[in-house]
Amino acid sequence: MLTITNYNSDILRDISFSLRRGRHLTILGANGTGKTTLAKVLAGLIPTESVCIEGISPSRVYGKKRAECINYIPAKLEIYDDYLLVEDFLSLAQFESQITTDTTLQKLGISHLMGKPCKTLSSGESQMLLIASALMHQADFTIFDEPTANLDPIRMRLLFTLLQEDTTLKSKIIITHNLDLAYRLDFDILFLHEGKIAFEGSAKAFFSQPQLDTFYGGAVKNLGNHVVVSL
Ligand SMILES: Nc1ncnc2c1ncn2[C@@H]1O[C@H](COP(=O)(O)OP(=O)(O)OP(=O)(O)O)[C@@H](O)[C@H]1O
Repeated sequence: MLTITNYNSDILRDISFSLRRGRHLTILGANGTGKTTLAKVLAGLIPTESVCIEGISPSRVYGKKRAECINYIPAKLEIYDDYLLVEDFLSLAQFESQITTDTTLQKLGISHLMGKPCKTLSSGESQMLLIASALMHQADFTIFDEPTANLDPIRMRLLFTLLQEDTTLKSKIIITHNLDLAYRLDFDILFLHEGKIAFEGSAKAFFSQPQLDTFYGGAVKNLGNHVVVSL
């Protein structure tokens, strides 16, 4: 179980919720409303006593212990080493899982990236590499921050299937602006507004047209099978 209780800061206000191991969550909200900040708080990158994961406070433990309980996958890959190869990066992520680099790269259709320095990857390739690292790491809770931001439609569909069907990652938390992805994943929704939780509940309830109108002022339409931005 992951819980955050009465967390307050300059950016986030009165944040409390819990997520059972094995359950998944999508975090939505406007630009600058605090989603990434919340992810960093949950992952222990911003220290607090308000977060507890399976009895452990992530900001109080380091190395293996923290890595076992939570993994934050940022929106962008930041590598400062010119020579670090794709397979080297993944071997750092492998941690204790039995999954091999080859299998993971194959699963994501990016075996051709093997042997390339991470610094030379395109934005979409970097994003796929980050996703591969999460699959190899296998923390109890994995937070994906904007995992589809740079993906082409084919890779976006691949990632959707993976997020929906993958059972190797115990609990997934997805931060996204892609409302159709959130709708189709059907995970519970946490909607942040100005640093506060404005909605917590099922995707079905969140994506009802009246609720969408409340949060997006007519900019988002539920077409039944899909949710689209009305341009
Ligand atoms: N290190 C920091 N110091 C000061 N302010 C910060 C810092 N990091 C983020 N902020 C501010 O906190 C607010 C929330 O930022 P955050 O990145 O969490 O938003 P977000 O919901 O993830 O936004 P987006 O959807 O645009 O990625 C923003 O106003 C941002 O400018």
